[in-house]
Amino acid sequence: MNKDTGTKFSLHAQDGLARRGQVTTAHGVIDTPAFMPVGTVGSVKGLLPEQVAASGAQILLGNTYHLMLRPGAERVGRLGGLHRFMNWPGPILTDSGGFQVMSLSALRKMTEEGVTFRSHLDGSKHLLTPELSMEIQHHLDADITMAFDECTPFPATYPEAESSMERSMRWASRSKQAFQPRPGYGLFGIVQGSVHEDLRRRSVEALIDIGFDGYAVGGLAVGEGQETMLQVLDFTLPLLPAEHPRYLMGVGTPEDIVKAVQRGIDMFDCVIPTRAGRTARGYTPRGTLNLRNARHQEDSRPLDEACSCPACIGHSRAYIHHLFRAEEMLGPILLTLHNLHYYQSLMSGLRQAIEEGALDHFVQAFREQQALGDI
Ligand SMILES: Nc1nc2c(CCNCC3CCCC3)c3[nH]c(NCCc4ccccc4)nc3cc2c(=O)[nH]1
Ligand SMILES: [Zn+2]
Repeated sequence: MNKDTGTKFSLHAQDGLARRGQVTTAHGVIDTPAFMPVGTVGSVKGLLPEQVAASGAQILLGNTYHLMLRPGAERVGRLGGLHRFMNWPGPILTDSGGFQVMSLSALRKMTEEGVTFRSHLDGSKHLLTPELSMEIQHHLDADITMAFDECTPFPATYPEAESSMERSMRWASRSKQAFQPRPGYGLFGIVQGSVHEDLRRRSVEALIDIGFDGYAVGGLAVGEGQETMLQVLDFTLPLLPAEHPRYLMGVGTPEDIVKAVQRGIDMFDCVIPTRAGRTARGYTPRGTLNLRNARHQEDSRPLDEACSCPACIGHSRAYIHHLFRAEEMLGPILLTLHNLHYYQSLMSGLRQAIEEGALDHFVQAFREQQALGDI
C-alpha cells in the first residue's frame, strides 16, 4: 500500500492500554475513542444532520445492504454520493453488508463466491460478493470501507468457526484487491475467529499480511455475553498493530464501551442510543429511564441536570413522558437527540481522561454514578 493513500491515524495520548488519537479522512478528522451513530438508510432516524453534528458526532455509519436495495448504490453515486445525498459533510463509514444480509434477508445462500439473498423489501434476488461490496461502498463514497466478511454466528463449533474465519480472510484479500486506494479513503479489515484464541490470532496475522488502514473486531456482541466479549478483546487487541485504529463492531452499552476503551478500542457503533430513543428509553449517567412509566408524569426535572441537549435545556421528563403517551413524533426525536448527546459526552469524558492520565478515576466515577441508580 503506497504511503499517500488511505486514512491516517495519530496517537496523542495513552493511559494503560487505552488510547486517545485522531483518524484523518477525506471528509474530516475523527477524535478517538469515538462513537459512530448509525444512519442505516441514509438518515439517523428522526434527526437532521445538523442536530447529529451538534450532539458531537463527527462520523456516521451507513450500510451497503440497505442502500443497495433502496435507492440503489449507483443512484446514490449519480446523485453525488452519500455525503451529498444526506447532506452530511463529515466522514462516513459503511459496513460491507454481510452482517445485515445474514440478520435481515430471507432465503440467503452462502458460497465461496459470496451471498445470494432475497430483499427483505420486495423479495427480489441479489448477490453480494467482496468485489460488489467494494463497488457499492465506492459509489456511496464512504471514507471508511469495511471488508466483506461473514460474522460467525454464536455459538459455533470450533470447525465451524475455523472455516468461517478462513473464508472471511479469503474475502478480506478479495476486498483489498477490489478496493480502489485514494488519499483520505481507508479500507478496514475485520477480525473473526469467534471465541477461540488461536483462530483470532490466525485471523489477525492474515489481515496484517494483507494490510489495512484499520482493524475491526467482528464476530462479537452476537450473544456471547459481556464477560466473554471482554476475554476475546483481552487476547486479541495486543496482537493488533498499535499504529492503526481498532473498531469494535456493534458495541454497545455505556458500560461495554468504557470497558472496551480500557482495553484499547478506538471506535464504536451501536443502534442502542437511537433505537432506545424511539422506544422511550433514556440514557443518563445514573442509568436508564423508561419514559412511558407513569412515575414521570409530574416530574419537572430534565432527563439529566448536567446535559446541555435541547431535550434537557427546554423540556421536562413530564413533557417527554406526555409526548410518548400521546404518540407524538417529538417524543422519539427529543429522546434520540438526548441519548446521542449522552453517548458523545461519555466519549468526550473518556478522551479527556486518557489525555490527563486519569482514566481510572473517570471509570470509578462512572461506576459510582451508575450504581446510584435514578431517583
Ligand atoms: N461486517 C460486520 N458487521 C458486524 C456488525 C454490524 C455493525 N453495525 C453496522 C451498522 C451499519 C448499519 C446498521 C448497523 C455487528 N453488530 C454486532 N452486534 C450488534 C448487537 C446489537 C444489536 C441490536 C442492538 C444492540 C446491539 N456484532 C457485529 C459483528 C459484525 C461483524 O462481524 N462484521
Ligand atoms: Zn439531554
